[in-house]
Amino acid sequence: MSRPFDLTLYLVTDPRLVAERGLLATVEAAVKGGVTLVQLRDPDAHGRALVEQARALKALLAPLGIPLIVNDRVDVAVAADADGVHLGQDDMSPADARALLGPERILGLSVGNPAEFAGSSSGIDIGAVDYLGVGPVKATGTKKDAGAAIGAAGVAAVRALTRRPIVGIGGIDGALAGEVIRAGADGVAVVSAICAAPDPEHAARALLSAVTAAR
Ligand SMILES: Cc1ncc(COP(=O)(O)OP(=O)(O)O)c(N)n1
Ligand SMILES: Cc1nc(C(=O)O)sc1CCOP(=O)(O)O
Ligand SMILES: [Mg+2]
Repeated sequence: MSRPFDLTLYLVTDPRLVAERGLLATVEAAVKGGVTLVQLRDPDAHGRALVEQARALKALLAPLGIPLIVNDRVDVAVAADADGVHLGQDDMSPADARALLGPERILGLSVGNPAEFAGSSSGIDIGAVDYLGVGPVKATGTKKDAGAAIGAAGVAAVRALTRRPIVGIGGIDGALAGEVIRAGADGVAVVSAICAAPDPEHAARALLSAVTAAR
C-alpha cells in the first residue's frame, strides 16, 4: 500500500518559470501558502542534476510532511529517496515502475481523455497506479506537446469512469480550479499559476481557497 498523499493543491515545478527566485525558494513559499504535494519536473535536466535537485527538495519537504514526486524518472526517485513518480502514457509502464519502486512509493499516471483512460485500464497497468493526472483542462503554454484541452467536462467524463483519485492539470488558475473540483477532481495541479506568480505563497493560498470553496 502506498504512503498517504493529498492531491488538493499539487505544485509541478518548472525551472524556467521560477527564474532568479530559484526552485527551493519558490517551493518553500508555495508550501507556506498551502501546497499539499510537489512534483520535480525539469524535462531538460540530466540525471545527475535531477538527483541533486530532488535531494534538496526532499530535505526541504520531508520535515513538513509534504511528499515529493519526480516526473518521469524512476531511477532519480529511487536515488534521491523521493516519495513517488509521475508517468505519462509514453513513459515506462506503471507495472514496470511499480516493480522498481516497491509498494510504498506513490505512482501517478497521465490520462488525456476518457479514451486514454479506457486504454490504460484495459491493461494490467492501472492497478499499479495511485492517482491520475487528467488534462490538459485548458490550453497551456507550459507543456508544448500537451494534447487537446478537455475542459472541466472532460474531467467529469474521466471521473465517471473511475474511483481512483484524480487531479486536473493544464491552464488552471483560481477561476478554473473551482470548476475542476466541481467536476469531481480531488485536487488541482499547477505550474505557471504558482511558479510564475510574483508571490508564490499568495498564489498558492488563493488557489487553495478556490479549491476549498468548491468542495
Ligand atoms: C500531475 C501531472 N499530470 C500530468 C503530467 C504530464 O505528464 P506527461 O504526460 O508524462 O508529460 P511530461 O510532464 O512528462 O512532459 C504531469 N507531469 N503531472
Ligand atoms: C505538466 C503538464 N501536464 C499536462 C497534461 O495535460 O498532462 S499540462 C502540463 C503543464 C501545466 O502547466 P500550467 O499549469 O502552467 O498550465
Ligand atoms: Mg512524462
